[in-house]
Amino acid sequence: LIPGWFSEISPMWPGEAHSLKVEKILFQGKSNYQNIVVFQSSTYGKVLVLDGVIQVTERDECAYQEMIAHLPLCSIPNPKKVLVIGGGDGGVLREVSRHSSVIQIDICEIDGMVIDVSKQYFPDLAVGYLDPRVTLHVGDGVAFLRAVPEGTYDAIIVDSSDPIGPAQELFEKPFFESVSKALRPGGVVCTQAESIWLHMHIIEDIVANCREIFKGSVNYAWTTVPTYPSGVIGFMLCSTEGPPVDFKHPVNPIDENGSHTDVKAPLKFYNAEIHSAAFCLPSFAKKVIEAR
Ligand SMILES: NCCCN[C@H]1CC[C@H](N)CC1
Repeated sequence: LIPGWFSEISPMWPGEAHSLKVEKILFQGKSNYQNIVVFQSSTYGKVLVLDGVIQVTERDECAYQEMIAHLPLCSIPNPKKVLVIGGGDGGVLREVSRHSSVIQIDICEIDGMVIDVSKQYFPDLAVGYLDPRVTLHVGDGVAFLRAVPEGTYDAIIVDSSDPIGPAQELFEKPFFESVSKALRPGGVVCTQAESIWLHMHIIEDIVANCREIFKGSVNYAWTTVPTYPSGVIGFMLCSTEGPPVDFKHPVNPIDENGSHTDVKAPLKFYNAEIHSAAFCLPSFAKKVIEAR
């Protein structure tokens, strides 16, 4: 390993490792769930690392947070009640709060230390917690969803880490079933769905489970995030049986300056064109994901 560099080495992406030059380690700790590191990088701002895996960097977090929030919320006409599973850094909350139709934002994050670290080192993400519509639950998203009354939410966003570690259950069938029950008819879910370059087998299983459980529509979208493995990250966009949802053509567009509310920072990444483009797949992925 090169002194002064962080390399993201993991069995989830064998034989490759993205590296970032480290200026200074700002925090190192171990919660009840994972190792947590924050470092100042030379060119990507501050970086949050959980169990050796990059979660967010200040420079490119906009791509992931904006897409995972606006792909579902811009696809239904009037989202009111939104649940975020994971997302402890607060970035997704910041994006959800741009939607003025939303009246209730629940978040269930398992690791309180991630929340505290984000509030201390990533104020531009943790700003999401300041919205008065937000209710924070620190606990296991699987248990939280089991306790939710049926049909509670218009949208559920699963902003998870990878299936190795605390987030493992968030990629399994029972969890998707509990998500479906917690959504209203025609409600939508958007989950973090790994990389088409690295994880087609995981994606194939997720898509198969989603097709069994979500009787509305099942779609895969993807975007570019330079500091995620292979430089891309995907999302499952599914809807429950009920009013049809056409994910590829946003009915509830949000324009570049996030005109819905007074959120300070304007959108840096998401727009209506990139929303639709996100669902265009390379042939090797289309073959697996759209196989009927
Ligand atoms: N809000 C934090 C983002 C979590 N998503 C990441 C996607 C890529 C993974 N390798 C690590 C988690």
